Order: sequence, then C-alpha cells, then structure tokens
Amino acid sequence: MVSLPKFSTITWALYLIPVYIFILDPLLREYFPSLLAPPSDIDDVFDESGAPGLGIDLTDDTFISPEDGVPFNCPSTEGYRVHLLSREPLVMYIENFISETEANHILDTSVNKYTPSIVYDGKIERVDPTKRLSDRALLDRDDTVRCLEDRARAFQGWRSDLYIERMWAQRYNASGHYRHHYDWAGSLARGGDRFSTFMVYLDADCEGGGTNFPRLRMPAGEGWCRFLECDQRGVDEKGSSKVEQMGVTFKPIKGNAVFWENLRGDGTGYSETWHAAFPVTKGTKVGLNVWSWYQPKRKHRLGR
Ligand SMILES: O=C(O)CCC(=O)C(=O)O
Ligand SMILES: [Fe+2]
Repeated sequence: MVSLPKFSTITWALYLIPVYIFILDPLLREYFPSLLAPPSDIDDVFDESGAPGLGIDLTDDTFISPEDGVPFNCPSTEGYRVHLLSREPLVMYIENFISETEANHILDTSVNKYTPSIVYDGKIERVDPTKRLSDRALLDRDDTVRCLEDRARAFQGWRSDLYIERMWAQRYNASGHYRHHYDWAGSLARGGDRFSTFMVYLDADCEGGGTNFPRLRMPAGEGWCRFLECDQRGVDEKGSSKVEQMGVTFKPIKGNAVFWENLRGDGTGYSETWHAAFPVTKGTKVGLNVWSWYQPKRKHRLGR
C-alpha cells in the first residue's frame, strides 16, 4: 500500500500552494471563469429573465442602445487628449472627452429625472445608502447622447459584439459616495458582461468625490498630479506611508473621463478594477456612466 510521507500541516500547505497556482487556478479560469469572479456590487439590472443563461436581450432598449438607424448630427469636436496610466489592465485618462456644451446639455435635460441609485446583489435591486448614496437619471437618446455612443465605440476601435448600454447620469450631493465595487459581474460564460467603463465627469463643482482605485499603482513623477490626488502620498496618522493602501484617486474634472477595461481576453474580470467614488464633502458632482456590454454571438448548433 502506498503511504504518504509524514509532513506537518504547514509543509503540506507549502506543497499545495504551487499546485493551486500552477494547476488548479489556470484550470478553473479556463473552464469556470464565473466561479472565480468575486461577489459583484454591480449596480444595474442584468435582466436575464427572458433568456436565462443567454445574456441579455440585445434588442432591449431599456438596457442597451441598439443601432436603430436613427440619423443624428455630431458637432465637430475639438478632440480629446489621451494619457495612458496602465497597460494591464488598460486604464486611460481622457482630457476633454466631452465638451462643455455637451456636458451642460446633459445636465439640463436630466435635471428633473433623478431617482435614488440602486445596488444589485445578483438577486434583488435595492436602495442602500451605506453602499451607494447618489441619484441617477436615464438619458434620452438625443443627438448629444448618440454622438457620445459613437465616440465611445470609435474609441474602442468599433469592436464587434460590443454594445453601449443606455447612459445614466449620476449625481452626488454632499456625503454622496459609492463604496468599492466592480462594474463587471463575471457573467461572460452566461452570455455577456461589462467589458469597459468610461467614467465621465459632467460637473465637478465639489470637494472630495474622487474616483479611487486602491489596487492601481500611483505613477511616478509630478506630471499626473493635474489629474490624480497626489497629496494622499503623505503619511498616515501612524506615520507610515499610505500610498500603497490608497492606490490611485482621479480628481473629478468637468469634461474629462477615465476609461478602463474590466475584462481580460479570456473573459475573466480584473481585480485591479475594484473602485469607488469617494464621498463628496462639499458641493455637487455629476458623473456619466458609459458602459460597454460585450456579448459574443452564440454559434447555433446544427439541427437547432
Ligand atoms: O462616480 C464615480 O467616481 C464612480 C462611479 C462608479 O463607479 C459607478 O457608478 O459604477
Ligand atoms: Fe463603478
């Protein structure tokens, strides 16, 4: 009979770590990507009721902005400026992504449509001010919004199977915030997931309210201090450096945007995209969420 060598529990654990890292984890990622997805505080409705396990209905224009052939005119924009913060995951900062006229137009047209923001835990939607305290407004697909949809798709190279979700403006008054969460749900194996996020600042007449990514590394040099909170590089109350803990915090600046990709090529979500809206301490911040939903077409089997 084969007898196993007598190792202490700690020795066994040390042997099992590489087995997990090099064998078990890659296998799970390959075959069960959704199993490894952390619980998501994804904040909107992923309505799978019509077609369980098949992703969302791509003609559902309460969730997606389908290409419906409606003509629209876009103003000639001055153009935006892109700064690369991270290649993996891809995180970019976009100066002047939306013009002042466009931002003001969205602020004006949404002003009477706000209702309390909800969180969704995979089962039910509810208002939970401890997690998310803000109001949100679904935007009509007028010319300005359609031009933004176009800009968001062009920015991503007109990637196929990518659909811009209906856009929401999100307004935070003093003490408004959104606790750390992922925008992705680990649901690609079930049909689709949020591939990318543009966080656009429509109004930033506020103090606080930065968008924080605790797992991203603060870039070197002072050049980024225009866009990032650099004074968080100070020491904490115990005298040790807080930089690692705080990661990166984007200042809300009207017209600018942060863009990041949520999913790897294999469809699994990046843990580095864990992010929050820090509390607004004074004034009002209005953000615009532009999410791109990735849902590859399903191959029909013969005979079905
Ligand atoms: O307002 C922000 O800075 C971030 C908002 C956000 O993460 C979201 O709405 O999913
Ligand atoms: Fe988010």
